[in-house]
Amino acid sequence: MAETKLNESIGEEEEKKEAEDQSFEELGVDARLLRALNKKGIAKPTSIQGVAIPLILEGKDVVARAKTGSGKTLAYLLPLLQKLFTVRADRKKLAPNAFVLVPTRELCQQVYAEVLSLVELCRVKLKVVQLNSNMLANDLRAALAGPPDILISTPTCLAKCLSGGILKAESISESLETLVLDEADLLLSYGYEKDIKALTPHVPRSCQCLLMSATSSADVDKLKKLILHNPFILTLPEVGNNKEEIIPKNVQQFWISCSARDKLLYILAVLKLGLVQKKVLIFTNTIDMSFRLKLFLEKFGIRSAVLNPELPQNSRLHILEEFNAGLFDYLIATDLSQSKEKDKLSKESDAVSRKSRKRAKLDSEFGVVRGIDFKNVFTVINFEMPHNVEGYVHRIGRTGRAYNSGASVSLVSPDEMYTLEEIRSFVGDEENKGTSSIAEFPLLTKNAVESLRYRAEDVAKSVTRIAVRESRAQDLRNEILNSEKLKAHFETNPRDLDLLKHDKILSKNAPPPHLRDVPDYLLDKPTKEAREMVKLARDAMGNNNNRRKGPKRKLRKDGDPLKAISLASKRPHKVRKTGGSDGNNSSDRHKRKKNKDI
Ligand SMILES: Nc1ncnc2c1ncn2[C@@H]1O[C@H](COP(=O)(O)OP(=O)(O)OP(=O)(O)O)[C@@H](O)[C@H]1O
Repeated sequence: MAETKLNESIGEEEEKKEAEDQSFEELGVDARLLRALNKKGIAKPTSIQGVAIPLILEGKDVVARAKTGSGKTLAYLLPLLQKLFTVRADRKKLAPNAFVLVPTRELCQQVYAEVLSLVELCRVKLKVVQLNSNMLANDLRAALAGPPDILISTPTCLAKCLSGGILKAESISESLETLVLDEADLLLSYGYEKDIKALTPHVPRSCQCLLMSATSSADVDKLKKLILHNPFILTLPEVGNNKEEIIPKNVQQFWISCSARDKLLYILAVLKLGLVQKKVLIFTNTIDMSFRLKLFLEKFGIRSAVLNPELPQNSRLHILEEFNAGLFDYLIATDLSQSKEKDKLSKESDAVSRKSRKRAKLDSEFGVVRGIDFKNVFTVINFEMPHNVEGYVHRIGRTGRAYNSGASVSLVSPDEMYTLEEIRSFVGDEENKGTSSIAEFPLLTKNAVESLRYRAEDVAKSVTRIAVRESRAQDLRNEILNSEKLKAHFETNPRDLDLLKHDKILSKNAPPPHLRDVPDYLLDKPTKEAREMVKLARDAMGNNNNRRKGPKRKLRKDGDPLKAISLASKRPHKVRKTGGSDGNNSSDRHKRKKNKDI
């Protein structure tokens, strides 16, 4: 596969402005899609959309690498749909015309929901299906009957359809027009190589292949070589060598130093004193820790839901939908991506399910950190630090998405200092000479923390290992029951979000009323001021009551009190795009128009 990279040095600011100034219309997006975007409150393209959409519309193979939350999904979905809107007499329809392959079921659901909403808003007739590995052969067959126009699946499920004869290899070769590998850097690390290799011989040469990724890695290169023909490589610098830009620049990053034992106390102070904006996504490294935190917080009247791979898929999807719809403000997500617990649990649950078939199996296609678009999350809290820089980048990438702003707060124990240092040196703190891009959290005073210590330690003692184990089992039982109800319910009411609540109290005893509010005498003056400031900002952002806000709601960036205080460095925003193609392709309208290669 020939691939040429062109790298033209043009004024970066000028380039950025140009990409940002273009409208979707100027990019060549269809009028129906323009209306749909308008209804979704999406006004102008992000940088990656600005460069990718015209190329994809021209039928080019594209590898797009851009930071988390930069709008890669619409960058490929808009041209993909536009292509399918065009009625073609020679179009073969023996199998779906477009495949979108993603690494997790959560992402399947997310992309599926996005496509459905666009298709509905455009009022076009396109059949879209998503498949998952739990579906029985008959259900898979029924879903693929027709066949649909767009298929969204994990590679494993697609491979299963191929090997089971549910999808015929010849039909794919005849009909496949577009293949998208989303979150491409994850597909191989999730162990899908064999499944992808099973598909590639049947992908016709004429098929347009698109590869979307947040990071560049050897895996992405491997996939590129496996599937793409002479692709255009679009790289926004944040995923290239420029370390400073890898974190979305609209995320303010903070850290708090505390002992591992005091973490419950500190998170209580941050949340209960209202020092961060909602909604809040909290990451832990183990399922037990998630439940410990949930039980602890609920004693103080802070209700949260736990999202973990042990839960049935329907429940996980429902939790995500409810959180995205603003039905609760605190979500505790167990990020097992780098944890030894994942392997241990997989083995355990395999063994248990072989024996009794009672316990839910840990889902290997689960992933909360990568790709999931948690809507309107303002604050990400690392209750426990991820084990490496990549984990950090992807966790905090769950806020500050597209044109929104956000903040992250990491609770760092002495044992985790090494990781923090690694992250800081990666994001360029050293070069910033003191104006650290991960600043100490400025709103929490020692006095404020100490005023809560007695209560926090008392409650923490009551959250015993047995209580955690019981609540975890209880939650699982509830969710397995819920899951069946949800399955039936979703089939008839796909948009109804009110069936079940996931932030239910799990403690055996109701939370004591006196712990719900922090008495005024416990608060020192700076804390009162900080609290008031955050509250004012929340009001200004219209974020005080965010229940059931529609997609048009936008957070105002200037309302963030941490912005005023933070020392976070101003990193220059650069858009370096590297184009790879034959380079001599005179039909490249987009290139000509801008008098440069992309
Ligand atoms: N042009 C735009 N203007 C405003 N919001 C947008 C725009 N494009 C996409 N978004 C929104 O930005 C959010 C992030 O988009 P998306 O999930 O596609 O990011 P991503 O680049 O795929 O991130 P990740 O790498 O984490 O998967 C979504 O909620 C999406 O609706």
